[in-house]
Amino acid sequence: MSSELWKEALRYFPGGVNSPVRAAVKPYPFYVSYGKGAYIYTEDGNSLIDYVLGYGPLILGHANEYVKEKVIEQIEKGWLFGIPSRVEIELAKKISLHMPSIEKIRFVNSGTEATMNAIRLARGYTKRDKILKFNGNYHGAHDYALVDAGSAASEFGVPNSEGIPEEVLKTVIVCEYNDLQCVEKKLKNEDVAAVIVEPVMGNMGVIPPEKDFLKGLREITSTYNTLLIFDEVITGFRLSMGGAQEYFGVTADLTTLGKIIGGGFPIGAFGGKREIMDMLTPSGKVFNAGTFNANPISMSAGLATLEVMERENVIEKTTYVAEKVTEELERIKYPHVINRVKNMFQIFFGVEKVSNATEARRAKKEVYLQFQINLMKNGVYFPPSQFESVFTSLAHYDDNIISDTILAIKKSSELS
Ligand SMILES: Cc1ncc(COP(=O)(O)O)c(C=O)c1O
Ligand SMILES: N[C@H](C=O)CCC(=O)O
Repeated sequence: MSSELWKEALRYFPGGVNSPVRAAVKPYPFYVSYGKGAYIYTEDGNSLIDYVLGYGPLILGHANEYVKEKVIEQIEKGWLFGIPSRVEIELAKKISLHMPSIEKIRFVNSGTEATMNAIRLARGYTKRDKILKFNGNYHGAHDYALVDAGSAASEFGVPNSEGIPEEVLKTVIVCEYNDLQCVEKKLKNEDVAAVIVEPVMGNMGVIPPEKDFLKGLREITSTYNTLLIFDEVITGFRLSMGGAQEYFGVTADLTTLGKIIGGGFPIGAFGGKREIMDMLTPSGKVFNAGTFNANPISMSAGLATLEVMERENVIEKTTYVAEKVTEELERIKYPHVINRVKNMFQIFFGVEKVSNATEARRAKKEVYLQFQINLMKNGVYFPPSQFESVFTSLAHYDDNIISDTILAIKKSSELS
């Protein structure tokens, strides 16, 4: 039973969990037994249509057969060598085919490592110390990212984490998302190595960039010889095969990836212009290394996922599901706004517009939570936090799953 597992977990893990957002499920986290397709099955014998999908990586749904086959094939051959293997080249080729701005890439093991290393590389390349990020953007759990951070850092009231040296904090400048004037002013007055941005914010709920925000960032950063880093850990291979860069027609100097490119296994990557990437060890003097970098299991799962995506028009199918679900959400009587970009979306109650983190924080979180709990009772799992994104997968592209979701929304919409 989940209740018993939770009691035990509280004894062994801080706050009972190993990543804070998991503790946001009320009254206590349910424990998953297994997942298949669009569904997760709990230790309590319940099934839920899953719109969290491991917080984004599972764009094909749970335990996709083709990915499973490829992972098992790799397991038969061995799972860690500390020696290069063919599959890392195949995945790199596939990524740079779809994302031509990635001329060279380094595989790491999480989105956190990807952004941490991309920032270090930008500093090494420009010989400048400062970086600029946006309020509510989440770039993982390292020191330079945990300033006005979204996701669980906002959910649990620690957008600025304790434990980060003052000297580090002085190097991180924050602007409000969609505020180009702030960026222009800061870049004019300070030597900034890089601007790092989530091209669509997926860690304060979903917040799209305003028209020309990303193009404006490109122009301003070029003017001041500052690197532009697109953190595409969520948007890469989600908004389009070429990520947000293809979708919005803006090219970054460096891109960070994670989630989908590992097909549900641990992964991160950063890549970009050859001239910048060649500053990394061993060809250059900016250090990065990792025992598990480019591990063949994550490489195989990622490659298999991208192959299915190429074959099956996954982005359009997942977008169709998101359209159908948000059409029903629009009918909810309680005042709300829905932000959706392709196959990622979120609903905010009690506000008229959400275009930055400050506006997202004004939404009625308690109403969202009530709705999320109602949905769980009716067989649908939305993120347990207002500050996460709802995702759809290929496995949701099914009339019965869509109509069951719509019915669950209808039954869950009595909100006070
Ligand atoms: C945009 C973005 N960047 C970075 C990260 C960090 O990735 P990871 O959790 O794999 O460290 C996340 C999610 O956690 C993310 O959504
Ligand atoms: N918002 C985070 C990543 O995108 C959620 C994952 C986590 O913090 O466990």
